Amino acid sequence: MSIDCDAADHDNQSNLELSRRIYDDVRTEFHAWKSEHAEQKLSSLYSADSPHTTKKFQIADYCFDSPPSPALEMDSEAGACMQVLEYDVNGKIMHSTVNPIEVCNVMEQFEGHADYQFCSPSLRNTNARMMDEKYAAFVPFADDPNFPLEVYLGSFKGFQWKHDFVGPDEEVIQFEVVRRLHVDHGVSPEDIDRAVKSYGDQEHMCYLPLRESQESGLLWAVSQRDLPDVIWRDGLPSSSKKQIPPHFGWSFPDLKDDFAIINKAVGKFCPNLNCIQDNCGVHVSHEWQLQTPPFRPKQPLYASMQLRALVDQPCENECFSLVSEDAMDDDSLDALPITYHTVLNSILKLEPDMRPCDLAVICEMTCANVYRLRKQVLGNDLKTLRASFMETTISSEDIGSREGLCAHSGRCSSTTNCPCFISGTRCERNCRCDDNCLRRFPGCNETCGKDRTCRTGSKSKCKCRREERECDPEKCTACNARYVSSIMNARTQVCSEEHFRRHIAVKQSKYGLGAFATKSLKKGTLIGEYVGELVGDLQAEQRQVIQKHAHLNYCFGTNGGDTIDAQWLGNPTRFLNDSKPRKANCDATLILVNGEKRVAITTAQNIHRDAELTLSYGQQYWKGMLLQGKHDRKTTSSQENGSVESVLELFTLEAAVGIASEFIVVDRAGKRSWKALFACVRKVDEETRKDIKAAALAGCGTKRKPGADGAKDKKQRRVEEKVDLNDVPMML
Ligand SMILES: C[S@@+](CC[C@H](N)C(=O)[O-])C[C@H]1O[C@@H](n2cnc3c(N)ncnc32)[C@H](O)[C@@H]1O
Repeated sequence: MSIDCDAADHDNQSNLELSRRIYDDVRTEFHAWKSEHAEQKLSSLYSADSPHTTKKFQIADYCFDSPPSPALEMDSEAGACMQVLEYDVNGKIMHSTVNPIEVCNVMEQFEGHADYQFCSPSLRNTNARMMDEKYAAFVPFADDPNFPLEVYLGSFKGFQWKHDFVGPDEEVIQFEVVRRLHVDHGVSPEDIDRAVKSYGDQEHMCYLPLRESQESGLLWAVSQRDLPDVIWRDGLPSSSKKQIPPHFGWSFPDLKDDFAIINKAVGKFCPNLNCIQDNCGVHVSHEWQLQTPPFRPKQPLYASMQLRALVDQPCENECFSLVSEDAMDDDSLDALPITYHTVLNSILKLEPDMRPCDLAVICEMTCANVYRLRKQVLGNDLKTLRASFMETTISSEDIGSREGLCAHSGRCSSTTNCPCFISGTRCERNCRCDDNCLRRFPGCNETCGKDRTCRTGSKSKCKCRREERECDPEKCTACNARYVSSIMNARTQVCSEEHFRRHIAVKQSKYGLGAFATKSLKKGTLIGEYVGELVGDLQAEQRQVIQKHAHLNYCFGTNGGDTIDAQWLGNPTRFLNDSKPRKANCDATLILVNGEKRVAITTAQNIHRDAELTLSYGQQYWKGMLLQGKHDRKTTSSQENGSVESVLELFTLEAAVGIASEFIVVDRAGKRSWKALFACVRKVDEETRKDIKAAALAGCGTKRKPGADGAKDKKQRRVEEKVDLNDVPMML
């Protein structure tokens, strides 16, 4: 044992030495080639008789040490001509031409469009949790001193480009090192990884492993680039050398092990069994490859002969159930191609008790042959069958280790670490526990029956409604949810593009763009589902710093679950503005749809055609803006009294109406009176002052003097906050 270890160490040490030597050579050769190549290229480009002369500016931009691009300058006095300057390689102006241009004053002809953030249309939430949130990929608003950069960067560990960025030159060098190690010295992918990694650790440099995952690692990175055809010291270009094979570094499962192959493929599917989307972006998480529980071989319950009892109706004249056991001739199986044996073998591990008549259809064989093969593979007595099952069983640790998924073996309990049991929630349709698990939501068949009480809203007896769920088309069969989902309690599941077009028109509103009713809508009408990217807490915080600074914030909290951010991906419900100081005419409700939390937007009252559709964003939403005001006040004393003003300037005067009630809440903690708010907003016109006052009073509930019954207020506030945060989804 120790000898093996030493040998392995020794090999690793020598590979390490070898790779270091090759690395130094390759690096020197590459840099020599690069500078020579760059000089050659530049001198050929700028020689007077170069064929490239006429094109030099386009080409120069790609060269090392390129001169500035051709400059375009506007002659402000003449107003109607443009000067084009051309530079030589030393940055001197070579030519200057002035071209007349036609000026068209668009300002007079068009009204400006409201600020808009581009957004991809989507009918479903998608998952953005797997995006890296540990390292900052860029510095937003880098040129804006008012952006709270410290707050934003505070939540990251560092900058992405300082963490694991391997420059393109380093990739070329590493790739050539790997090629030489393998092609010239026969070192295996695993040994290369080990050696190069320890080399990297020693030199404190960043080395990519060969294949980190399907779409990362050195070999993936270089396959995404057009590598330069470097001419190495031996005079040979990279392209003429023996290359490493395309699958180099892949660790394929043992091709004879069906389960290893199946489970590798299964890892590519969505772990949610309800989901039939390709490349599902909703249910996968960071460790997506680990998320899908592997298939487990099923224990056979029937000996082959017992299968006969499962057949009610023979499938054909020569159905196995009609042929006597003695007449079953095993020799005829030898004539079958070997692939038939292999396919059936694999299927039998997954479904050992499937009726031979059904299996025959899948395998394109006669059911008598399926029966014979099953007997040959699994044997005929249950004891042998069970023994064969034991051999292929996957250990329970294997299955139980997948965090957050109910995919353990055994009952759902604390001893099996069942996540549903631990979080006190029901098992859902996509849990991998037993079909008869008592935690599973059974659907509303018992409560609804033929009365179809699922229709009748909040007073309904419907079990789904009572648990704030939509009916499950698979389980709620008594109410026919699958077929009449649009009018029953399954509406968000059938919300289409067409649905939005029929209800919402996006138009200019008082606060940027807004959503307007295209026709009169009755109370309780589903407007649509608020969809966006699902992000975790930290990511939501990071995104909101940017969005609040840009005065367009689309983050929706779902009561302890993921935040739905509709900034980059969403549907027209993202345009519903805050109603303050008036009452909102739409409601946002959290509803459980096949185990997922989704946000349904419905009308809270009858609404006229063309009326703006609004939501109550809740107290929390505007808090961030006040906080930003506070931040200003803390950092610049000259803005002492101007924090609210600056908030007003930043967020439009109308935003003050929104923040006024929140300001009062802050004020009640003993900081300022709402009259002070008016003092801060002296510049505001009379009408807006009235609006602010109305909002302030609405936020307080009554016109009591601040501090008069602070204890009660505090209590009341706690209750309000509780309602806000725990019972309804809220704009964040
Ligand atoms: C979810 S978006 C609503 C759509 C937004 N108006 C647009 O043009 O995309 C939320 C943003 O709208 C603006 N907004 C919504 N209601 C507002 C209100 N009552 N007062 C001021 N601004 C409001 C704020 O800029 C806020 O960040």
